[in-house]
Amino acid sequence: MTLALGCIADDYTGASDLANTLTRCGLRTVQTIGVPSDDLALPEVDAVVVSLKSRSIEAGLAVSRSRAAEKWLRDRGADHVLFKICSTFDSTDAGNIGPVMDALRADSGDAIVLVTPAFPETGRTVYQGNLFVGSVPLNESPLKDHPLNPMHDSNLVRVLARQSRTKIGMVELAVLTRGPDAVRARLAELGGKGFGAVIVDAVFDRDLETIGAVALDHRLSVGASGIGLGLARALVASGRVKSNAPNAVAGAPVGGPAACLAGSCSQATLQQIASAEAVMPVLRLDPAQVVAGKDEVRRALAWAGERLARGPILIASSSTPDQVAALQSRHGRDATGHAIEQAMADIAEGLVQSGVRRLVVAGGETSGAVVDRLRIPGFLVGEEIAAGVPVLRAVGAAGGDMLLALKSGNFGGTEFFSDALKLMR
Ligand SMILES: Nc1ncnc2c1ncn2[C@@H]1O[C@H](COP(=O)(O)OP(=O)(O)O)[C@@H](O)[C@H]1O
Ligand SMILES: O=C(O)[C@@H](O)C(=O)COP(=O)(O)O
Repeated sequence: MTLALGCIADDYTGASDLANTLTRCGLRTVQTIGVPSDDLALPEVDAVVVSLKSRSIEAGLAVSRSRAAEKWLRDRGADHVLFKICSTFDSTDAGNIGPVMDALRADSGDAIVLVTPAFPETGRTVYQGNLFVGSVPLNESPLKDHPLNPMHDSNLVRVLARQSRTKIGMVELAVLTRGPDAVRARLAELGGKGFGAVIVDAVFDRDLETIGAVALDHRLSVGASGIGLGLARALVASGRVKSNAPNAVAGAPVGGPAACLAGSCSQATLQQIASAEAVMPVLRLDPAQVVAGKDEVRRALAWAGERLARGPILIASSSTPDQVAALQSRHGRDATGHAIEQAMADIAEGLVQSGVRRLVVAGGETSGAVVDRLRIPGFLVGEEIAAGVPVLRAVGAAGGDMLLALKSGNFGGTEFFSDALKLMR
């Protein structure tokens, strides 16, 4: 297998978002969980997205895992590697975008790296180096209340400069609109002045196409699904990849009981849970009891056991920003997040033991904990449920055929859970 594009995603929902975009642009793509073992049979593909759970771990560990993934991808012929980060630049001053970028840049030998989280289809745009979520700057968006990485600065040049050892510059929209050669000239100028990375503005998909064409001159880029779209379209336009991906894998129906788990506390997910209450039984866990080590998992599985045969169910730990802050002040941010993630993984494991084969999970870290617990080594990309969220078909899973949807907390319309289940047959 010779890869046209190698990708390292810092969480599992982000990886499926990117795999979805690449597939839709015509690249045959597979998502793996971690660096695949030698015995995982992968189909012939143009791109592999290696999913890591490295967004909110210690920076040194994120660097070593990302470098191992990079080596695996380069060994399989990937000339270009995309480090997939969140379209809302989820990170803290301790990392992990800057440290991973610095290490991959050193490995790749690139003088300068293009960085953009823009993903216009989901309302993420970058102008003058500032990230907008819909119509508001990042620091005024719901991301200011994220349980693990609250975002308080929309100026990404500043945000990345606090995390990276290199000088961070900017390529503004006015340069981008003059086309690839104008961008190349600006990069040469900035590279000459010692800048090692640039935040690139992008508002429309055509800006991402320009970025993709230029990024292919380099060995590394950093960004969200939007830059994935730019790279994929550039690979097809340059003839390096024949656009031969089927629109999505279909496969035999899986059937059986279906369940949804929500660990995201994003505004979008809170609304989706409220809407789901009209169409399926919803159990709201008591997060304080979970963190205190009380047996919420057993309660949840008993509740589910009484209902699963009659139709889909939803179990949620999600609460409002005030409630999240109150719990974190008692137990600490990381311990709270970890305890709830592990409880969700316990519940997922119990549900699968009870026969669930169709599982929707809301939340990136939550999805990571669940997929790790279910020991699923990889996914093929199926139909798109909402922008950035495909149906996934597990490959190589010990438990046999299974469909999942891993939803970024912020993605999807109000009816997301029922929309997903309609496509997961
Ligand atoms: N009620 C709650 N209080 C505090 N933290 C919570 C609660 N419910 C879930 N969490 C934690 O919040 C984090 C949500 O992150 P994640 O799953 O990545 O969602 P998103 O996709 O919205 O970023 C996880 O660590 C999860 O365990
Ligand atoms: O780029 C994005 O916004 C998503 O692909 C993503 O990374 C999701 O992260 P979570 O919101 O933590 O699920």
